[in-house]
Amino acid sequence: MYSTAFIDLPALDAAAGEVRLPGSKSISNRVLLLAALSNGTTTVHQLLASDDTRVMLDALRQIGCAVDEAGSSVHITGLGGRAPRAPAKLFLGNAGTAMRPLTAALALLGGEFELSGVARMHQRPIGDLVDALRQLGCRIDYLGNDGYPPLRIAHAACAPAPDVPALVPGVPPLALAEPIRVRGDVSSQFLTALLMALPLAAGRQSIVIEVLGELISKPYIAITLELLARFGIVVERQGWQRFTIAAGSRYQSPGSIHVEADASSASYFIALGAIASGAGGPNGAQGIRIAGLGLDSIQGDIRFVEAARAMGAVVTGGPHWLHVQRGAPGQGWPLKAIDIDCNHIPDAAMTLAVMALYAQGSSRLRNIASWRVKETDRIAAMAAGLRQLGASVEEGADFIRITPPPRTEDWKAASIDTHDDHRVAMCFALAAFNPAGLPIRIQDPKCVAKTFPDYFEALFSVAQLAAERIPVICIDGPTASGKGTLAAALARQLGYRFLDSGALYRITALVALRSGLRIDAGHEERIAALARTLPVRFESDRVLLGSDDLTEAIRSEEVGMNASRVSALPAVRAALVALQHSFRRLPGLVADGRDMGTVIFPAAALKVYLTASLACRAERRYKQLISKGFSANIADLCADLQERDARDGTRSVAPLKPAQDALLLDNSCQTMDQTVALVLAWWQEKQFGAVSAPGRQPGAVTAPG
Ligand SMILES: Nc1ncnc2c1ncn2[C@@H]1O[C@H](COP(=O)(O)OP(=O)(O)O)[C@@H](O)[C@H]1O
Ligand SMILES: Nc1ccn([C@H]2C[C@H](O)[C@@H](COP(=O)(O)OP(=O)(O)O)O2)c(=O)n1
Repeated sequence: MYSTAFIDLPALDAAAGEVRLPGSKSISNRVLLLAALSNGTTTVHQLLASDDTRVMLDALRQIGCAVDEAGSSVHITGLGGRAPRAPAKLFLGNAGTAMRPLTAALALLGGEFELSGVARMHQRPIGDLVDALRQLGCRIDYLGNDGYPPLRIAHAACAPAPDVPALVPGVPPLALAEPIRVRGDVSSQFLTALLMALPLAAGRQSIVIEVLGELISKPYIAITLELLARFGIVVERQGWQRFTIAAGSRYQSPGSIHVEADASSASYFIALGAIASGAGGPNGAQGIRIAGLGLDSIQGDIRFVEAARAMGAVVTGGPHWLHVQRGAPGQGWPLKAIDIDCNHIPDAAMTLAVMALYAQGSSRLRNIASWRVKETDRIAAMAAGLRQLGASVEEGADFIRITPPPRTEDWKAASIDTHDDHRVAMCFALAAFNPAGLPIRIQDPKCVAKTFPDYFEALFSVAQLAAERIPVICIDGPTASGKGTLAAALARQLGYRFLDSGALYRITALVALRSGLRIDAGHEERIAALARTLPVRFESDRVLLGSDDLTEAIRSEEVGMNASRVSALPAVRAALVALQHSFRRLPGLVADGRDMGTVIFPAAALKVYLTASLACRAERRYKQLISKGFSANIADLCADLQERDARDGTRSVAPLKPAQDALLLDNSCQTMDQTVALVLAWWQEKQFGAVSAPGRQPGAVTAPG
């Protein structure tokens, strides 16, 4: 997962291959609650690992369910008629699929509970559900604003199982004789919550729920009914207005249950297949194959396929897979504009808004009022991002109309504010396929953790971009100038890969000496042969050679000096080129060394030549060595640094020197934080052209100090 402040997606060319998606969020949290209310132990396979399921699992543990996590499976032993453990304070993050059904279930089960979430959760309505539960006799108090979490449930209870008649003393009996009325036009989660919880009270009598107003998001109710049936609860439905839970209902674990891949998450990859050409999947196949989800899915968002087809996507599928390909030129590509009622696919419909950028003409998404009360006001968030990209957008209370940028040159590089909304982040990543070749910045990319923590990794695994177009930042300079520290910090902040090319020369020198080879021209070929086959890996902050951890061993000054000698051998340098190039992968690379900008990545977008005065560098190296437990003295270090700089700068192949187009940065008088901030500002300016870069001296390239 990318936990950086933002992720910059370079303009992407094409995509092909297979993706395996995380489990459905809607199915995961429903199954967890049903398992928790059931008799027996349920093994849930392919459970979505996300923020929303995490808060649900934590809550279930708190109320007394046994929860045992084993890889992507979870074993849950349900309450099965036992009273939940109370009192308890449950924090439910921003998970509506946990807040609403837990409120209903706990209100009926009895006990004292406080349910709260993040600030946005406290702005998401729950009043209609609470009203329905109060009608029944449940006691629920608001702890903040009326109609919104946080809330307290106190002492409400019903007979927890059909054969346990006693009510909790002091609690009024539930008023079950009359139909329970709930509004269906704000969020279908209210009805889902009642449908999942009321079987608790349907021991001796059937219970009728009546929906007031037009029920939105009916497919989600269909999932609820389907899963209730898997847990032994029969609900009779009359249209979408009246639901009857049979008397004698009792949750029974199905033993094990598989969670389908998430159909809403699939929408991004269906859209990807529709807009990005490309071959290179299994056996060179074209398009995107989605594993774990078929056309027969029980999830309502599978109907996104129909909308994607209407726009031009070529979608085929079987029981557990989908395949999506871009339509033929003039038929399915460019995409066709669409005018569609999205009530049946409220979440996946956001993806259509970004697909509309690639369509001919204006697309209108209608009946999407529920977007306004989701993780953020999604109509406003989508409109803002689309406008930033150059589209014309008209928005109303329950619709959005999108007209793509008229010409390629009307597209704009944009920094998208994701408003802590996973779907906003995932949708806008698809704008990276823009015809103008512009990068897209997605702010706060970790918000995708709500449903799809590895979304960007999945996107990069199928996205295609010629290696020479993957962004590289080169940091070259003399020893102890701070290159390594700067490059590692940049890579961390940008979420880029990191190449410490000096480490490759250091490892080669160490391995050569351990193999008894003297480092001189006479042994050049044998050392080069060693270098070509180094089984080197960089993992977190460790440098590994096979199973050997060389992180510390390669940092001594002696190894540094030998690395400098080994690096003067042309055959060794040639042997390490392919390995260095292999680090250039999405979303980008920061490379540090001596010849990154001059030889290895000569077309890199940003090259920095970092230097500092000799005295400064010697003092830094001295402190660094002492802190690592190596012995050192300043005078010897000065002499060694000079000798190393001289050798690195005068060797015949790839000598240390600033690239023609490098920006010189003497950081003698700067802290590392200042240096990092400055280079980040340069990078931002290169990509987005927007900010002023303080302290920059254009073209100021001088010899190293
Ligand atoms: N601007 C700076 N101010 C203070 N210390 C620095 C600065 N830049 C680097 N250092 C320190 O100098 C030492 C050498 O930095 P390093 O990144 O290893 O240099 P290089 O990779 O160029 O050899 C490290 O201990 C680092 O923390
Ligand atoms: N791209 C590179 C990187 C390092 N080298 C050589 C020259 C250096 O003296 C040694 C060690 O490099 P390293 O970057 O680890 O050294 P410093 O940390 O700057 O002291 O390797 C090189 O020739 N080309």
